[in-house]
Amino acid sequence: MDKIKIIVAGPRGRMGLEAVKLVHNTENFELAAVLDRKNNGMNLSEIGGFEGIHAPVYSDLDECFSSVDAQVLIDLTTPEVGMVHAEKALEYGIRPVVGTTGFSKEDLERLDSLTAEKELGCIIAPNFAIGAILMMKFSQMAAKYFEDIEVIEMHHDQKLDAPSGTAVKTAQLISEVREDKIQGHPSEKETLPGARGADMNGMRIHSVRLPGLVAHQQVMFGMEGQLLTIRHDSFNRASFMSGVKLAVEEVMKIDVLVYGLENVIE
Ligand SMILES: NC(=O)c1ccc[n+]([C@@H]2O[C@H](COP(=O)([O-])OP(=O)(O)OC[C@H]3O[C@@H](n4cnc5c(N)ncnc54)[C@H](O)[C@@H]3O)[C@@H](O)[C@H]2O)c1
Ligand SMILES: O=C(O)C1=N[C@H](C(=O)O)CCC1
Repeated sequence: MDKIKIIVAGPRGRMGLEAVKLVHNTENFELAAVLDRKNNGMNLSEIGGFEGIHAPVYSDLDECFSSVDAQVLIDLTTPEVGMVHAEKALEYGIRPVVGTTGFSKEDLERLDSLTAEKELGCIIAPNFAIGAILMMKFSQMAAKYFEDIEVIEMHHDQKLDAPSGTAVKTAQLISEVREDKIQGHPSEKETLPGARGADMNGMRIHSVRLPGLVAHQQVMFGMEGQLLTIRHDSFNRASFMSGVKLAVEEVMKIDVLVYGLENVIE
């Protein structure tokens, strides 16, 4: 079987480093190149931490996509950069697997029409951890029975976007089965702005940022006399890698945009 040739964008980041190792260590994957905003023209193996992992380093998108023979781009950068990378990859016939979070509704619509036009797969996965996907699915199941819901997402303090992509996706999945409902007391007032968190169709989303955390979320469902809590914790970035591998394999089989790995796992 031919190897899947992959470009990783953001290789020196916390997730990018793990993704480079995953691609390097996976039998049917080949690291074709990396996109890094520094180190243009070097070989990855010359950069500290990547000894023995050979791939050309590019800083210019067009130069990278036009000169490298690749089928998949794994993007783990920032929301603004990730969107530019995904669009450009599709234009060059490369299938994006995007773990970068913070994409807007308009970004997703744009990628939806671009994948349709190019007839190429694209996967946007706010969370690659299988446990987190199950947490989202279980939350959607529970929301059929509990209409009062508060999402508490907790991440490391270097995270740029809030709420997390996972929290937004969770609230979207819940909204598919829950009637909009204003929660709490109808006359409640915040004496400190933000105390009740973000409002999505009446559900509340709270973002915690603390050093030491990786990625955690608990969804709390309240009803008279009872509380159901569904929680997932990622303790390291390796927890995301089986999902990245799955997404790369799946993106080769599809010709549409898939938003969320829950649409890929059985
Ligand atoms: N989907 C998931 O399961 C999942 C898991 C963890 C993190 N994330 C998301 O992945 C993204 C990266 O997270 P992280 O913790 O690795 O962040 P990070 O800050 O450690 O890494 C981001 C990297 O992107 C690089 N970068 C920025 N602009 C670039 C450009 N123009 N070209 C190439 N590289 C560029 C930076 O140099 C940095 O190394 C974030 O959006 C985060 O929310 C998603
Ligand atoms: O570290 C991050 O940043 C993460 N972001 C994802 C999100 O925004 O949901 C989830 C995993 C970690």
